[in-house]
Amino acid sequence: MFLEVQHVIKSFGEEKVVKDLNFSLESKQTLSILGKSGCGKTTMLKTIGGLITPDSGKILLNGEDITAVKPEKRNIVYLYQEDLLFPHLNAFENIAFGLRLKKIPEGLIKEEVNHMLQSLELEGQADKMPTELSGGQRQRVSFGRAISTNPSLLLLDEPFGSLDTGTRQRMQELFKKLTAEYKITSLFVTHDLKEAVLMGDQIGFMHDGILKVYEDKKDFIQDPETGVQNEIDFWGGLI
Ligand SMILES: Nc1ncnc2c1ncn2[C@@H]1O[C@H](COP(=O)(O)OP(=O)(O)OP(=O)(O)O)[C@@H](O)[C@H]1O
Repeated sequence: MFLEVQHVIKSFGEEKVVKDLNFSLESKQTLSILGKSGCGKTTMLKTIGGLITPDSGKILLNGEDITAVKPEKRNIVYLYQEDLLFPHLNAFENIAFGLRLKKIPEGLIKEEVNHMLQSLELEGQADKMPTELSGGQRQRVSFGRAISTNPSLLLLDEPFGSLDTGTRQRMQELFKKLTAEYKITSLFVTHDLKEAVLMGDQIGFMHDGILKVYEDKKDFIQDPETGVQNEIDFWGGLI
């Protein structure tokens, strides 16, 4: 398995927020994670990304124990809804940033970033500063910046939450296309049931600090604990 999370526990004071987190994920797969507000999803992502230290447990990435590895050394990118672009850099330079840090030759950077801009349907926007881009365009630049450096694991925390329905759908399609093209392994936290089913190769449901990962989507839908069937029945009843 590419990612293995073993018995991870995290409390804040008296509050046990992540309780015995146990799951694994194969390379190039996306695990969607649903769950009510406050159930511990962000804490889980930040623990895997190294931004929060677990009280106990182990995280292995590609066979290596990364539990004590600093976040900047994990090659994991955490992307969230209001992710900020560098305000003083245009779209091109925001995407190029990570590649420049890696000291990649200029010609190759140009090639990579232009290809990325094209994949993200951002041709013609390269020279715009973040304030000159729409919310959806900014989100696409963030996404480009996140994957251009070829991270081992992408952690997405409700990434499309602030976008209107149409833009959100386009982003979902782009995400599917790009994760396949760039061979991305990701955890995708969302509040949107349809988005979770659409984006995930597997689905997890978090409840009160416990994550349950379903073998296939049908098992997830049929589990009365998730309340998904009720939601489907409700919407079905309206159509
Ligand atoms: N740094 C912190 N210090 C203390 N408590 C925290 C901290 N971070 C999170 N918590 C608490 O942990 C619980 C889980 O928070 P978390 O952000 O992981 O939930 P979530 O499932 O991502 O919620 P949402 O869907 O609303 O983003 C909450 O009760 C929150 O108040």
